[in-house]
Amino acid sequence: MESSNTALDSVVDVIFSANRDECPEPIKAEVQGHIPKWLQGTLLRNGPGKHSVGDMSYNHWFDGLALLHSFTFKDGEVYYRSKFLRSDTFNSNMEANRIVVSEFGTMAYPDPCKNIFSKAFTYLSHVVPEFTDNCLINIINYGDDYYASSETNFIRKIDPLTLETLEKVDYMKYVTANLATSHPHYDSAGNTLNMGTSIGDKGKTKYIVFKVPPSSTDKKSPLKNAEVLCSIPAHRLLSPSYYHSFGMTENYVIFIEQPLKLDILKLATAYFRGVNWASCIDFVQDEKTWIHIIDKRTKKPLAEKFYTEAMVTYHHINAYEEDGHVVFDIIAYKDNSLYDMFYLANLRKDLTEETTLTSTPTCKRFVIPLQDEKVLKSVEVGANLVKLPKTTAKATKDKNGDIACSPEILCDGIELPRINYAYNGKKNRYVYASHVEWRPIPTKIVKFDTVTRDMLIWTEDNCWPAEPLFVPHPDAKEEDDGQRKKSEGLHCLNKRPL
Ligand SMILES: CC1=C(/C=C/C(C)=C/C=C/C(C)=C/C=C/C=C(C)/C=C/C=C(C)/C=C/C2=C(C)C[C@@H](O)CC2(C)C)C(C)(C)CCC1
Ligand SMILES: [Fe+2]
Repeated sequence: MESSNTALDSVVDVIFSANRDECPEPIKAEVQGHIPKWLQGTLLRNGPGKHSVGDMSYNHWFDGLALLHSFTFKDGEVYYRSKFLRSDTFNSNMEANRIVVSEFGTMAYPDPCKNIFSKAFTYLSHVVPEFTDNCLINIINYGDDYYASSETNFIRKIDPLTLETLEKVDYMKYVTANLATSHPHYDSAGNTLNMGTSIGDKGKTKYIVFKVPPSSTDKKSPLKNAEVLCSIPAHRLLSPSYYHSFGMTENYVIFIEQPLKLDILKLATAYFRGVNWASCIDFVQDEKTWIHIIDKRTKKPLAEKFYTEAMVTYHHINAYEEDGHVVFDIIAYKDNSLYDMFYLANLRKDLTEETTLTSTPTCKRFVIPLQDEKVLKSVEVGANLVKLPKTTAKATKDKNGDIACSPEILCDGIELPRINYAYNGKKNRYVYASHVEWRPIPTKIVKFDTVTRDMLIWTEDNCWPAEPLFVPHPDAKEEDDGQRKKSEGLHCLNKRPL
């Protein structure tokens, strides 16, 4: 089996560690098969494209320097271009010909010869290099602007046509967020809603939900009009949860405060201890996962305390309201082995089932009863409050009056979930996702039917498909209508999150 292992090694190298070249001028792609004529517009994507600078390499795949890609669909043809994000991080690294700015999995030192005492001194005298603006995770819209994003307080405005890098924006100027997600939501009124964490501001650590209205005519940054909708104190002041996305229905925001914790004391000393930020995150197995349901109308979380067992989740799929319940679907794990799998040293190891994921993802549905507080008081301990007929998800009152939620398992082994975004916040049926195997090489994409539980799988030899993205037909009547060849209409792919 040597030949197939060698083939796998080179796939790992191509997908995860080879440095890319940018392709700044559009090139016409060779199309095999057929692209519907109605599919018109530009798809923007982001991700790591450079894993070493000079003689230095990043430790982790999620650290690589951001490479922006665009695919322009026009009359059945596709034009591709790509450009590295000219972040301050990119420019400083290039100038020094080595990695001088820290990323989540790689702590960098401008002067590598320093010993622990001078590192400590540098740290104490506040000349720690600025946090990274290597925004490699996603492209998000605030108003009419496009921003490359990561999870720090910096985002980078970009020109969606040329992929040029524009101004650096600091969330902290507008809202108190040291960290913010790269998976905001967009509502039907054109607002962008996002969540962030404010660490230690006025002695408090809290999560905030903020709303950025559509662009006004005054040419100011759309973030100038950002409004904090709600703030939720962290369960523990010194260890707020890490989260990568959240859910939203018409009236509620769903925030999962999971026991995957940022240890602030460890973070504060990481630089001079010579360890990366990632080592300051711990999965606390014996802590609960708290589910916060924030009412957008009252701008307050519901008073009841909802919880479930310890878990790790990155991606919410969708959420909706149904007959007095909030229903939400997520991808969950039993531990944080996903992050470890993507260390480049692990990716380069012989891939065996033992060295990769110890917990595979499960697609879970939670159902939260929206109970009147007085009614809840009169309910018996142990009674299931979920009244929806077709679900096995439960929510039971415990002896403290809190509500223990147990999910329904929808399926196993999918990640990077997407839906028809026109159904975001509404009851949906289909999920498009990457099929997860025990090794990090993606080989299949799926369309999952949450009603019949059928999985339609697409795979082809020598193809390693990325996150699938659903684009509805312009005249779509059905949720999964992305195929008809009827009329042609201008369809901008970028009005929705990528
Ligand atoms: C922490 C901290 C700081 C730093 C924060 C920083 C730099 C944060 C950076 C965060 C980043 C880059 C987050 C990236 C997240 C990426 C995620 C969740 C990727 C998920 C990928 C998945 C689920 C892939 C799944 C798959 C698997 C498992 C198997 C395959 O077969 C198929 C595939 C690929 C789909 C500061 C601001 C400096 C100081 C304050 C505290
Ligand atoms: Fe994500």
